[in-house]
Amino acid sequence: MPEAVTRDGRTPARSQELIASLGPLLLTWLPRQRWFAGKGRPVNGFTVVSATELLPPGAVPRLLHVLVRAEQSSPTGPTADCYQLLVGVRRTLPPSLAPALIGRPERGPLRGATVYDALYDPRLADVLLEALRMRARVGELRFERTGATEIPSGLVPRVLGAEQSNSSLVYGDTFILKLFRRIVPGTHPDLELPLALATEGCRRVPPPAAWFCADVGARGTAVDEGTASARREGALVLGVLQPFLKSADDGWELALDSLARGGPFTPQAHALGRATAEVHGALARALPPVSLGRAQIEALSRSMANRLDTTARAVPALRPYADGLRTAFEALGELGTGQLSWTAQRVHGDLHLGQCLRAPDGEWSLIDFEGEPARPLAERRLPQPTVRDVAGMLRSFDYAARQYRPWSPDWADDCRAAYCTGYAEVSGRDPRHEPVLLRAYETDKAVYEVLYEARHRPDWLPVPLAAVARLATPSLPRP
Ligand SMILES: Nc1ncnc2c1ncn2[C@@H]1O[C@H](COP(=O)(O)OP(=O)(O)O)[C@@H](O)[C@H]1O
Ligand SMILES: O=P(O)(O)O[C@H]1O[C@H](CO)[C@@H](O[C@H]2O[C@H](CO)[C@@H](O)[C@H](O)[C@H]2O)[C@H](O)[C@H]1O
Repeated sequence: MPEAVTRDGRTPARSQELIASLGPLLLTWLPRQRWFAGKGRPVNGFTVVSATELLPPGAVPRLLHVLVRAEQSSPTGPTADCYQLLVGVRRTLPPSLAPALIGRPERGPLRGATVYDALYDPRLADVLLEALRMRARVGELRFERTGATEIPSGLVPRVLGAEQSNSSLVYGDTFILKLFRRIVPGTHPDLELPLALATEGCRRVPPPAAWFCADVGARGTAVDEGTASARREGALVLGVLQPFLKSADDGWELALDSLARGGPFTPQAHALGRATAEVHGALARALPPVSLGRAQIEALSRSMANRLDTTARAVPALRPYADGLRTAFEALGELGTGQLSWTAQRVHGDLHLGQCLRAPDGEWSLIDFEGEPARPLAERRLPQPTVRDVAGMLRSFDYAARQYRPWSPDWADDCRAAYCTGYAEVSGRDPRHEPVLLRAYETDKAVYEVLYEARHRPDWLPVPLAAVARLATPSLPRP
């Protein structure tokens, strides 16, 4: 098989040739992936941002690390999102790897080979763990680890079966490696915040043990604005390894279980409120809060209203509610003309029950500090009122309650109250005492969810739409 790229990653011209092999296959494979962010719009073409051979020449199978830019059209103009792929290359695939098949290139340097998603190949998944352990440098890829956690070799890898925005590998039920799929330049909050919390001694968030990055700008092959700003801001963060909480249950499953059994969830919701407040406290100590003035609150209200307008254009089912929903953002803007300042700090940014893991001793941990994946990274890293995370959790109780018939709003109401009480006990601030801010954030979250579900899980669209219908008419019982 001819080499597509050299191991030191110094042959960008040849890496572009990869597209002759991979491009036609990715056109159909990529849009089918759960983590593909550009759903519903055709892919016009691909460009390689970076390609690195992770194993020495002659290794079988081969392992290619590829950052590929998918060019698409949108109503507002062309877009180009960068995705991380780990591509295994063999002559034929064993049956156990059949589900990982990407395809058989008919042209270019990989013609005649079989290419597949390497995460499913334990031999290749092991290469990543070894690279992290050894702090390897391969071409533009830089693998780092803290000295704080020992990482043994030979841990058996498996792909996590969860519905995810990214992909995760679990090693020996000891570590979990989250591989970001859509790659954005800049400091990545899912590494930044857990590292800051670990330094602060916060035990509610699994501390990063290792991570890896691409220094894509280093060899001067900036191919787009993304790569150019990576050069300004540093590396592209590609993956983070952290301890795997193997005995923990995720909050979403626990909530559904409580609903199915008719059992209470308020003690858990109360503990979750306390845990959220503890994490907020630690974040505020690690990354000092700022004051938001009147102009910033008005800008926040405008950005929420803009997101509503964009979403209503994309999802017709939202349009009948748009005027009613806008009143929540107008009330926030008017609030800006009264009070002089609000406190804002770094927050989780996409908090919901699925991001909360409960250990057998009842203690909650929070994971996934990436923020809402669809938002620009700079926006996700802005300090915000903590009510934003609270609103995310309140929406999540509503989501859970709506999984069962008959709909049990009381279950969600009780959880909301218990969660807010727990939060207030630790933080000294009851989110219910900021109803305008809370309503604006809940409304904003429901609008986000409408777009998220329309793009990723159309069958779920009625869940946020039901909330939207009530949030648009505040005189109705709360969503
Ligand atoms: N440290 C961990 N321990 C145990 N399970 C985890 C851990 N981190 C993530 N998970 C599991 O992996 C799933 C996906 O992780 P998450 O960080 O939310 O990825 P994504 O952003 O791709 O959705 C979680 O819902 C959880 O079930
Ligand atoms: O966990 P992710 O970072 O991938 O977050 C995205 O996917 C979530 C769904 O998996 C989505 O959350 C929505 O659905 C949940 C139930 O599946 C519910 O608990 C949440 O409240 C609701 O927002 C999340 O919005 C999205 O960013």
